[in-house]
Amino acid sequence: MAAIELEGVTKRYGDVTAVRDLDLTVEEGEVFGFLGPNGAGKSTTINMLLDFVRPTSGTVRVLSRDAQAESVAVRRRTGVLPEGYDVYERLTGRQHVEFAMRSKELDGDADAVLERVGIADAADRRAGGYSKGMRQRLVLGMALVGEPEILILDEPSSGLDPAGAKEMREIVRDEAERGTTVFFSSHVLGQVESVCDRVGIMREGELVAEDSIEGLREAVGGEEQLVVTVDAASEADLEGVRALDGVSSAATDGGTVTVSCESDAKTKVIGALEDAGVTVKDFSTEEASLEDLFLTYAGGDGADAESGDVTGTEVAE
Ligand SMILES: Nc1ncnc2c1ncn2[C@@H]1O[C@H](COP(=O)(O)OP(=O)(O)OP(=O)(O)O)[C@@H](O)[C@H]1O
Repeated sequence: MAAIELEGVTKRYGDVTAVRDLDLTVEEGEVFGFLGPNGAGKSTTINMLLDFVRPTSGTVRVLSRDAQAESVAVRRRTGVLPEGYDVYERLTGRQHVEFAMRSKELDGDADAVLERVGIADAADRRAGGYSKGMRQRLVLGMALVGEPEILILDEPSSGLDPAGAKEMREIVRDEAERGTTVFFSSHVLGQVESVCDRVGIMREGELVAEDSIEGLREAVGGEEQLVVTVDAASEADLEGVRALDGVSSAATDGGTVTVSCESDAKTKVIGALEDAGVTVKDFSTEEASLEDLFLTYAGGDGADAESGDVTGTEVAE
């Protein structure tokens, strides 16, 4: 059964289309990595699952319920770790979990929750004195209150050191093994790679790739990455390149054009750029890795600005 279903979902804020005609299904028990650079539409999508934001058009269903009409029932069965959520400095860890239990109108064992996220020893300490990693664990613990069927984590590893990010992934894995569906947003591929069954890559409000990690690897397998140094290339200059047989994607940051293509398409790519009036200064090829694929799909300025993070090397195991 599908845990999350979006059909033809668009969200506009005035002139900005944050999400455009999104179709996405996440099956029960799946760990789904929702990737994309800043501004790609990830948080807007998450907010629509929880009815914090209403779609301009399209339908959103969570656990077979309409996310708008049955939002209370959806939220009861969903645990959320919102992006950038911080703790109450003066409350202890246990008080935080008790607060989460009260707000879900549940009784339960707060210490057991703290045990599950590995901070039981700090239950009586004020959260103001917690490290960043402990705070993130605490917020995750609050999300786990009531044994949610779906766990929605918006950038759960942001600000964590490599060890903390690794522990976060282990907790996600443990939850998945209990049968929980996990929807995990990140702009760092390295963080989702080891935990996700499948990933979706958003770019400028659209889902530009959706596959298992193996599927993405296979998709890259037969292709090469062509990196072309140019005088100047705009998105419009890439139209001819994208139309070529054997080219799966192309991106530009102005001075460099990155193209994923079959090996024998390389000469045609250079030709198409020259036909568009672009001066080619140099080019090199490399076999595309999963990271390259992500960058190519996620493309644009956002990914370039984040490229240090996107490689995810800081969390490599
Ligand atoms: N309340 C709002 N009003 C106007 N524009 C908004 C609003 N919320 C989001 N946007 C715009 O919608 C687009 C998508 O934003 P969103 O926050 O969903 O992206 P994101 O992928 O979650 O990015 P990040 O990784 O930075 O959180 C952006 O252009 C953003 O500026």
